[in-house]
Amino acid sequence: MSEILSTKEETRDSSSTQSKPVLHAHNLTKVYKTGEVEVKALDGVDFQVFEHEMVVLLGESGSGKSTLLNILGGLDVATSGEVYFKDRLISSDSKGLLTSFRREHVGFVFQFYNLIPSLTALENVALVTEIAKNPIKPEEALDLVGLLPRKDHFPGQLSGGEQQRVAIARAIAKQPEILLCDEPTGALDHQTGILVLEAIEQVNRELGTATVVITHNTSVGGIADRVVTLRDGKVSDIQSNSNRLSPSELKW
Ligand SMILES: Nc1ncnc2c1ncn2[C@@H]1O[C@H](COP(=O)(O)OP(=O)(O)OP(=O)(O)O)[C@@H](O)[C@H]1O
Repeated sequence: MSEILSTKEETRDSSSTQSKPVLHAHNLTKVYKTGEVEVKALDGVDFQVFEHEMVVLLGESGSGKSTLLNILGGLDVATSGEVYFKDRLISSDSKGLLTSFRREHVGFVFQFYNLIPSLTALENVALVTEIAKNPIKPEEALDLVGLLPRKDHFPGQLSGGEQQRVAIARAIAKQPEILLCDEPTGALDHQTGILVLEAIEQVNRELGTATVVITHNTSVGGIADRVVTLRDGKVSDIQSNSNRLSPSELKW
């Protein structure tokens, strides 16, 4: 571990008891209406993410994973049901309040990295830290994902996996309480995907950020504290792992 990080180690013990939910969704439904057609994307979902926890969200295409993640992160609103951030009900918040919630408390990582091509890796991360209330240094964020040596490189000079690691650094630099990752390895080959999962795992361990990772790949469930499976808009299964595997131990 780097010297930069070791100073904060004591306050970020990922072995702390996982007792309090950071996010809690109760009886969520989401119905999309397009003309005459209604799609029930979520159908009575209860879902919790606890402090420091790593949750992997599995399910077939169309089972409602992205819909759930977007509602949890305040990018979308449910048709009915409640979402709490800690003790605060956020599901009835105005658009403006949801925007503040996202800005202050949620880091997002998507399948595609959406970095600004004309800015270096460091500048892409600094864009966030300049406006955040309690950020870590952009250098520290890049160090966490193993990319400090590439800080002056532009996205076009980085591989897909490296760009995704910059996107992870950007997402966590403001020290969000929750990191939501929608298919973060979806565009990457196996070996690169492992490196990206290692970066996410490192963030979860070092910063203690409660993390949800959507994937199609059931093997990835091995890195989680809990694996939640959705089917037809409902939670069909929840498994707890007594031991988390490191991403390099995953086989698929
Ligand atoms: N904006 C929308 N308008 C209409 N239907 C939608 C919309 N977004 C999602 N849906 C539908 O809601 C259901 C759940 O979609 P969602 O994207 O949450 O699934 P998913 O599990 O994330 O799928 P994938 O793994 O393919 O990304 C699907 O039937 C989808 O077609």
